[in-house]
Amino acid sequence: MSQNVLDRNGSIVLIGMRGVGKTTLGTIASKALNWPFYDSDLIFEERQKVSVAHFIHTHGWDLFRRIESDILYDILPSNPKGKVIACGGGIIELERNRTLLKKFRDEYGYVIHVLREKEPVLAYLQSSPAYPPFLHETAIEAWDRRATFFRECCSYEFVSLTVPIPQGREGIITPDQTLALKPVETDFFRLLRFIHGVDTNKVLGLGGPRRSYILSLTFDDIRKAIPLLEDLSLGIDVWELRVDLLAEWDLTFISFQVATLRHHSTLPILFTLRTRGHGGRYPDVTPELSDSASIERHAQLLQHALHLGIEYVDIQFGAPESTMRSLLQHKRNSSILTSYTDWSGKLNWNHPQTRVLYESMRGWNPDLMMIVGVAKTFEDNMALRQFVGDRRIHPPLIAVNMGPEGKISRVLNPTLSPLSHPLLPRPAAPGQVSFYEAQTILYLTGLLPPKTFYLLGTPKLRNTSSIPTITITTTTMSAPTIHAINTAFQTLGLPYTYQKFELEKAHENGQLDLEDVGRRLREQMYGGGPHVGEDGVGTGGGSNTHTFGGASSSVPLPLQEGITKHLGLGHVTRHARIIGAVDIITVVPYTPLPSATSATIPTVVAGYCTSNSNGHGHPQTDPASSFGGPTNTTTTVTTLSGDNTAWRAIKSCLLRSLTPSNIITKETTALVLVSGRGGIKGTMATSGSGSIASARGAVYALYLIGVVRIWIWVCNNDVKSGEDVSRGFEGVDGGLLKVRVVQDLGEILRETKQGERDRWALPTMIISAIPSSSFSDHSSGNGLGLQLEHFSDAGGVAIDLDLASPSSGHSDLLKLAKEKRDRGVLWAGVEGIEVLLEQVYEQCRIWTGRRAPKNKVRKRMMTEYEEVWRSWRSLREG
Ligand SMILES: Nc1ncnc2c1ncn2[C@@H]1O[C@H](COP(=O)(O)OP(=O)(O)O)[C@@H](O)[C@H]1O
Ligand SMILES: O=C(O)C1=C[C@@H](OP(=O)(O)O)[C@@H](O)[C@H](O)C1
Repeated sequence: MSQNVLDRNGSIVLIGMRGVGKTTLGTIASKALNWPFYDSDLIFEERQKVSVAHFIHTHGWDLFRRIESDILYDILPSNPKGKVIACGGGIIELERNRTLLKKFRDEYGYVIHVLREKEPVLAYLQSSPAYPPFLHETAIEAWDRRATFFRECCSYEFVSLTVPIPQGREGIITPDQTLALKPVETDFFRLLRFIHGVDTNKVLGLGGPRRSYILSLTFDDIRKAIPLLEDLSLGIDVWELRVDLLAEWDLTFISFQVATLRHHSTLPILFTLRTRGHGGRYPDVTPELSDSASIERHAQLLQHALHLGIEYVDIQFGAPESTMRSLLQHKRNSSILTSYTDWSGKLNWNHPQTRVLYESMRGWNPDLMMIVGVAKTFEDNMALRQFVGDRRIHPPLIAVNMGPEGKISRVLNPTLSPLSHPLLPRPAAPGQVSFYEAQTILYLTGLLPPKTFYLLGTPKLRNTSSIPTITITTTTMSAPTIHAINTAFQTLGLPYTYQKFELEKAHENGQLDLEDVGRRLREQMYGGGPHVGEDGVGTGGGSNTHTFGGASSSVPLPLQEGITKHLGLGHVTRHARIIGAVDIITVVPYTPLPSATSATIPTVVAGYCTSNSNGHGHPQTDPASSFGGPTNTTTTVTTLSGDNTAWRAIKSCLLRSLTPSNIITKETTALVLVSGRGGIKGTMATSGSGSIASARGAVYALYLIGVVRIWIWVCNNDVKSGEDVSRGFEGVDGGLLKVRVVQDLGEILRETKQGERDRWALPTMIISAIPSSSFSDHSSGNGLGLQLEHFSDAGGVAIDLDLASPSSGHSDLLKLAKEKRDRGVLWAGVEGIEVLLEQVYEQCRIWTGRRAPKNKVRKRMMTEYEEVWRSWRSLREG
């Protein structure tokens, strides 16, 4: 690796053993990036007009290698950009090829070594007739011998963990086989996004007011941690992988450990190789005492972290300078943390020497720093806080004390505080506390103020219809969401509560009386008006300032109905402004943003760069999320910020369900079904503006994942509502985004059948914001006219935003998707409850600044919904 900043367009070259999955990954990457794919074996076969195996059988290995090398020299130098290139497994056998690969790597950067578990690959090779036998050695021998060559030539390493792929007929790839590869795609895209800098999966705002935490995985084998990961991840931001504690320090073993952890968790990783002198298990490495082989080995292990695209790499201060320099020089998108752990107890936070130590560590220009001392008295913690002062910001400084007396320093340290967890085999350092304990101490010492959040609901709606609709969700749906969010708060150890916000008045149609809501909200926030200015900015100090945390509404509140003014929103996020609806309100510090009035849609690239679902990153410009977490600073100026969670939930569900075969391109189309203002005759679907806002959320989510051709269809030919859905979206991105309102669903079939040049294809994504009951209640036999013919033969995703019971069989959309799947076309169906769950996770993230404890939240939500669905059933049955 020679350059620290790479051109994102540099071609991706895949190398690795036979059968590990280079062609598979290459095909996936080429589709996602929309780059041509070259496979050296295929080029060979095209040129020689015979299979590789047959050629080797007749002409021998030497001639094959010579021609293969010529192909490499043909394609590599002439395609430095915008291509995905897979090389034959034996390409690294010739030195001249290795030289070329290394040169390419040094100039353009992306040579990825692909690995997979030995056993399944060897079994595959044995069963496949396509491979010629190795010369003078077994496949295992070749495997081991070549590993060094691959590593010598690569800049990155990717482990494609084996997933079970259902058997299919020779030469035919079935939908289920494609779906099986989804986890492989997810893992590979994570690496690609990282190395391209599209999403480096970093914790944002380190050194700022939001508290962040790190958990050391002290296992000797990460596989043991897998069943515990959900519980262990509670409240934390980064996994520390203690490589020194692993059973082996073999590079391949480490690669698989990292891949396994990533396969099960999206959290970023800190790669730490603690030496004995610093409290770890790895032999000490010092420039004076270690031999050159040990120094090199140590450097190689750290370099390996960079090859794996690890987010944070720890290097101990005092490591050989050459190792420090090389790591910092080649870090690219990895962040380097320099650390100093003093086990001797000599470090004195008051002593000038500690300042000298700090300055010399900082002199290396690391991205993060960590200094760990030992507390003998409580005062040592005071000294530590005083030492940290303003030093905590540039670069962010982690400073803690070990030992029982040092516990409090871990609670008070705001940046990536190292925690423990009762489920760990052992704490990584003495005196570590758990996340739950840390929150409790913060609460008891007044540093984590209790908060109350409200669910905006109308007074009891007398619903006599037997059909559940979106409108009545406001009341009937509140209980499960309230329980689910409270479960999240309790699990996270946060002193927060979420409760119903009963209003005195509602409009006749059951809609919220916004003026009333706004008045009551401000009462909660500031103890009644005097502190609130016209602009919605309050100066704090009101009697309830410390308890009001925010509010949410299960029906999106359209911005155009005076909501900003009535609710006193001092800020509305860019997403909510574009969609034109708010469904969550948060108290945020007031920071006027220059972009506060100009809503612009960010540009996106289709495919791989769109999935940031880790849930711990917070856009800096988005106060609702960046300040959502508990802080220890009392803010004097606060305001209410409105945001929208529905689109994020839809986006997550879409990305989760898309398979490698329906990668999004500029040709991808989607269909959004809306009930509109008029509702649907014969049903209770008078969801009005709420349905339009949901549909706008869907359009926005589609657009952000790269879909630029979107059809809108509104019930009853309600063109006006259709225009409300599409308004402002057409022509975005230099005219790239096209939203077309169709009058009847037949139009889509006619359009896609016509042989015009730029015709739209059938949708691979269909999202319905229509109460599902209305599909079948509609007078025409086939509900709204949606047919199997509307579903693309390329497969896709259908999402029904309605919350009918999955077992009630109400949703025609999902029934059709299933029927299509039964016919061998891979259509995934997503129930409304799944979208709602994602929305609840998002709500939790915005209000707490933490990822929701998903398993517990889901369990609670489902239990509550079973109750709701049961009551609906009994209502229907009479
Ligand atoms: N992660 C994986 N899990 C399971 N099977 C895989 C995985 N990656 C690839 N395969 C399968 O292994 C076989 C070889 O993959 P291929 O991409 O042709 O390897 P290569 O190009 O490296 O020789 C194919 O049948 C492919 O479906
Ligand atoms: O290992 C090898 O020497 C070979 C690997 C094959 O490529 P894949 O790794 O793409 O299967 C192909 O070039 C040929 O059969 C020789």
